[in-house]
Amino acid sequence: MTESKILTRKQAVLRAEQWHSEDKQIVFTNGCFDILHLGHIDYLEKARRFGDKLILGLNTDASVSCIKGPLRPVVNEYARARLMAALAFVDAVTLFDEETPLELIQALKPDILVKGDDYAVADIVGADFVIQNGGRVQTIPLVAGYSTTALIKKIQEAYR
Ligand SMILES: Nc1ncnc2c1ncn2[C@@H]1O[C@H](COP(=O)(O)OP(=O)(O)OP(=O)(O)O)[C@@H](O)[C@H]1O
Ligand SMILES: O=P(O)(O)O[C@@H]1O[C@H]([C@H](O)CO)[C@@H](O)[C@H](O)[C@@H]1O
Repeated sequence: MTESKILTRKQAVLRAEQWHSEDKQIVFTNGCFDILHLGHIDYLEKARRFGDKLILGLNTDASVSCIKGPLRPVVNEYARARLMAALAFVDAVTLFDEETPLELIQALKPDILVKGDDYAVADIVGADFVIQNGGRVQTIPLVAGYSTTALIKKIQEAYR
């Protein structure tokens, strides 16, 4: 079952240590992934190719509400985690409740930190830590026309 990819923070840290002991390059990315769309899939599949294993940090519902407003997320954290874990190119999923994934990134010590290029490298949380730790930061071009917000607006208009 792909559900077994969903790890507690302690389990994710231990898994990362195990993969590093096997000389595997760990890619890390994070996000809310509320209403999964093509842009998410495209960027995650590309992110995985930067290394050997992809660990995904997923914002909890409380964290999403904090950064995207009280009406979000539309899809709860359990469903979002299951959807992300079902993706072949995602090797582990771990939820984080903080506003940012900084503590998680410091715990996992990934080799490559990835975000879509809607973020400038300088604005990516954890970038300084990963680079100082000998890793690198990559951004991936967005697939134009896809965002969760746009999807929500389209649905609202369709059912107004
Ligand atoms: N169209 C896209 N193409 C590629 N990557 C994307 C796209 N949209 C978002 N991402 C990336 O997916 C990750 C999760 O972003 P997020 O869940 O905020 O998606 P979103 O569609 O931008 O959501 P929202 O509209 O609620 O802000 C981020 O790293 C972001 O860079
Ligand atoms: O899904 P989003 O909004 O792209 O994900 C956010 O990314 C933030 C990013 O890492 C800032 O550089 C992060 O701080 C926030 O918690 C969301 O994961």
